[in-house]
Amino acid sequence: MSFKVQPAAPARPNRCQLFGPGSRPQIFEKMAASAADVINLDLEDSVAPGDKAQARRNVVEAINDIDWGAKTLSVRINGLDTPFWHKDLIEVLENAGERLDLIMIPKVGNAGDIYAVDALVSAIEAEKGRKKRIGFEVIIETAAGLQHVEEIAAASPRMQAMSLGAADYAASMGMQTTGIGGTQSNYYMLQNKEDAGDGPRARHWCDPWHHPIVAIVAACRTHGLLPVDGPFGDFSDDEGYLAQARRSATLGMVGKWAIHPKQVALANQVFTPSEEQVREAREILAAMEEAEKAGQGAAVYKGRLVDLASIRQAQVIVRQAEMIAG
Ligand SMILES: CC(C)(COP(=O)(O)OP(=O)(O)OC[C@H]1O[C@@H](n2cnc3c(N)ncnc32)[C@H](O)[C@@H]1OP(=O)(O)O)[C@@H](O)C(=O)NCCC(=O)NCCSC(=O)C[C@H](O)C(=O)O
Ligand SMILES: [Mg+2]
Repeated sequence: MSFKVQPAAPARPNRCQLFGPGSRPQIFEKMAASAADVINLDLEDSVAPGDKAQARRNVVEAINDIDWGAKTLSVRINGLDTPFWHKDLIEVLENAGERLDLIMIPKVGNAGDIYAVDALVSAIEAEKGRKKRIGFEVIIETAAGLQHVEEIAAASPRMQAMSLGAADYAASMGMQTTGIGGTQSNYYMLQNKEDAGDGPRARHWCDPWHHPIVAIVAACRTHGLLPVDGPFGDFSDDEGYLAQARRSATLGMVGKWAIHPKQVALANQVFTPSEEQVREAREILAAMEEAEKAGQGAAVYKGRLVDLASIRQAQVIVRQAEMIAG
């Protein structure tokens, strides 16, 4: 372990973030009644330019009037390259009450973007005498965002979470795809001619999201933030969603977005440790406790080596389960 101890991420469940356009107030109550841990009221890309002003009013009303229970409540503002973002912040923070938890900043490119939003938010908070300090979550969805992911993670004490925005990321990187997340048909390795012999050559699909996911997880873990997988656009494909969510959970992400209510249960299923996982983690901790009593730093559990690193791995699962159980 380095001299700098890895800080803990915010201790709140973040298995699923359910999005809804700020211009569609008819669904807000349904979002509040959902099983999502985080609600994202959107002022950005799901809202047409002509609807931005009304969407802000809808969002303020929803924050003030709807019972959001124990959910984390977040508003996604427009990007800093638009003429909308400053009014999003001013109108929402001047008029919405203390129930709001987070502002989501899209398309961040560097730490300076966070600094600019922080400065405006701090000024409004001070002027309005807001008591609860607003937290930030950001979307890494541009080439610049990925290049500067670590400085972004470290940019402000307000930072709580980072998501991968697969659609804008693909556009910014010039990727040949129009799908939002998931397997990409043309991104495969082809079996060697010699190995295939006379038969058809097998295709092995690779994961085009692997690199940004790992970069986001590393930046988040270094600076005590929650790493989150973003949208999976084809909401008719539950299996595809589950496969993408399982890959990101395996790589250390804590949750995934839902762009349709049917995706909420899928995210919760993947990002809630199963009873079997928790039982095994507790058994590993018990096995290691016995080993330590016997003066040993390692033990055998179900025929495999477990050691001090296994304790830390098992603790991740047990803590996650305990935090979700409340
Ligand atoms: C995708 C949708 C437009 C689909 O809406 P709709 O056609 O109404 O779907 P259904 O008819 O299947 O709806 C069934 C019932 O569920 C309710 N509903 C729909 N959407 C939601 C929701 N988000 N939350 C809660 N409830 C919802 C309907 O009202 C129906 O209810 P009922 O009639 O009582 O049965 C729509 O789901 C939608 O707008 N989704 C969110 C889109 C969004 O926010 N997109 C932005 C995030 S993704 C992104 O920005 C990309 C990212 O930045 C990147 O770069 O990767
Ligand atoms: Mg986007």
